[in-house]
Amino acid sequence: MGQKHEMVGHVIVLVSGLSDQAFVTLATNDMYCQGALVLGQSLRNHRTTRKLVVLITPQVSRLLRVILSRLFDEVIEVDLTDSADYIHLAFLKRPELGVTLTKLHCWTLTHYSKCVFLDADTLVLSNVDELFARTELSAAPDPGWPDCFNSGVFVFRPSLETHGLLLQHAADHGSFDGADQGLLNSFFSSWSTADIHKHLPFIYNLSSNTAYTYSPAFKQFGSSAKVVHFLGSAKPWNYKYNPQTGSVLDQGSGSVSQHQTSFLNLWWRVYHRSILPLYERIGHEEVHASPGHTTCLTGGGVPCANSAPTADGMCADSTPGAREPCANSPEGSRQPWPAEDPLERTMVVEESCASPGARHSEDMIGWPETETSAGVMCDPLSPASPQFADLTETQTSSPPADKAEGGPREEPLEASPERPVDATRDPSPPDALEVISIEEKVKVLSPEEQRRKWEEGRIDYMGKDAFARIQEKLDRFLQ
Ligand SMILES: O=c1ccn([C@@H]2O[C@H](COP(=O)(O)OP(=O)(O)O[C@H]3O[C@H](CO)[C@@H](O)[C@H](O)[C@H]3O)[C@@H](O)[C@H]2O)c(=O)[nH]1
Ligand SMILES: [Mn+2]
Repeated sequence: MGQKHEMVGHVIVLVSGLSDQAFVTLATNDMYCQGALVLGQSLRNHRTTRKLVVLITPQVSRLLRVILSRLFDEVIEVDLTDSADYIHLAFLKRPELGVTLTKLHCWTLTHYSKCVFLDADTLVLSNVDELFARTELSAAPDPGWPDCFNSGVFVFRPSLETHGLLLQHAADHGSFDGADQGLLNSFFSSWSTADIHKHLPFIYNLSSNTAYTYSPAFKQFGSSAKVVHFLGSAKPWNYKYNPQTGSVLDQGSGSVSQHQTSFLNLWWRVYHRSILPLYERIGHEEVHASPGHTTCLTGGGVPCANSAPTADGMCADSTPGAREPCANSPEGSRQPWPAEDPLERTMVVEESCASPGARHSEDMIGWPETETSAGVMCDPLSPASPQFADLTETQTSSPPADKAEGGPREEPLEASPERPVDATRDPSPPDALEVISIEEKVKVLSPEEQRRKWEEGRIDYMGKDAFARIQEKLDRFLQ
């Protein structure tokens, strides 16, 4: 009996332990939201038992807030102007610290006892809940300078005190790389020497292009990779994807390695199968919403039926970042996750793969793959090895249906960062000629709106207002 009590007590502790831990990511604009969505979906696909939190900034559109709320337990708006004055001043003098300071907001999530931060450009390949056994600050070595950790994946303990110290450090010392990684490395400066348990294995933060520089190691260890990180300037959402071939467009430009292409394909498959349908579902709901029914977000991601959203799309009756689900939300309007989530669909269709051991494509990067009538990628060879078994082989390229039909597929496999996002396009199964690119249709601002944002200090330093973009415009003008 005593044992039973102990057991019950143990279960209670265990359950509460899970709910006060979270995976956290950040998206300051609609582009990075695409990455956050795929990341969130990949965590769901691998059945994480922890909460999912996404930090956003005011630039994120209302549509993306709604979509994020379908996948994440909390969509929390953070605003740099909330920072203490001295930080704000430092920030104004060094605009590049903007995104850096935003990432630091994760330390303010003190309703969680422990969190794992994942960059929005990471993709989870298997369950990584075991990371919560680690302590602050655990991270994997940076591939460029292994005495530094990469700040795309790290375990941390939310604490307002630590947050304050980090901001103070930013104000006093800035960052040696102008961003969060330099700052965090100089703040947690003993990482490289003090405690080997804080060194996460590289498989928890595998750069998508590392195989390029150390192929034998990739061949040896790549099959156990758990998190892939698309670090660098070319992000998955900058590519175009052909759903017929299940591949990003590759016209042999040679700038992207075989391994990288496979990771990109995997990211896009998750996007195509699970994220685009969310856009469609939300578009459908908007169309069918009864007059007067406004969908807006609370921090808990539940629509509130009876209140109008504020300008930023949040419920008027909830403060941005509020943790509580909206009280006036009717039961029936709860978000479909998890009951109608694509994950469930994938589990059903998975069974329809005829070959024994067939796996869903989102869980693997092997090839060759064939598409079944149920629309699921099955691996006819069903190799016993994990998802990367074949990454070092030559990829079997599917017949380029687009080319066969003389399609307009002559673009090289190159990122087009400035290409606007068109994630609202028709997500229904595309025909053979259709290639998907994410375009920023949802975010086309009028010149007046852009000017207003500038004047309010809401500048997208890493996005459309980045120096490189402005320079491009100047160059175009001068030409
Ligand atoms: O405009 C931006 C830029 C970045 N982020 C967020 O910040 C993260 C880091 O930016 P990212 O473009 O992913 O940087 P990396 O290419 O990964 O470059 C490295 O350098 C960055 C700056 O130090 C670190 O944050 C990264 O973890 C590190 O991998 C992103 O994943 C997002 O979560 C945004 O939300 N909006
Ligand atoms: Mn990154």
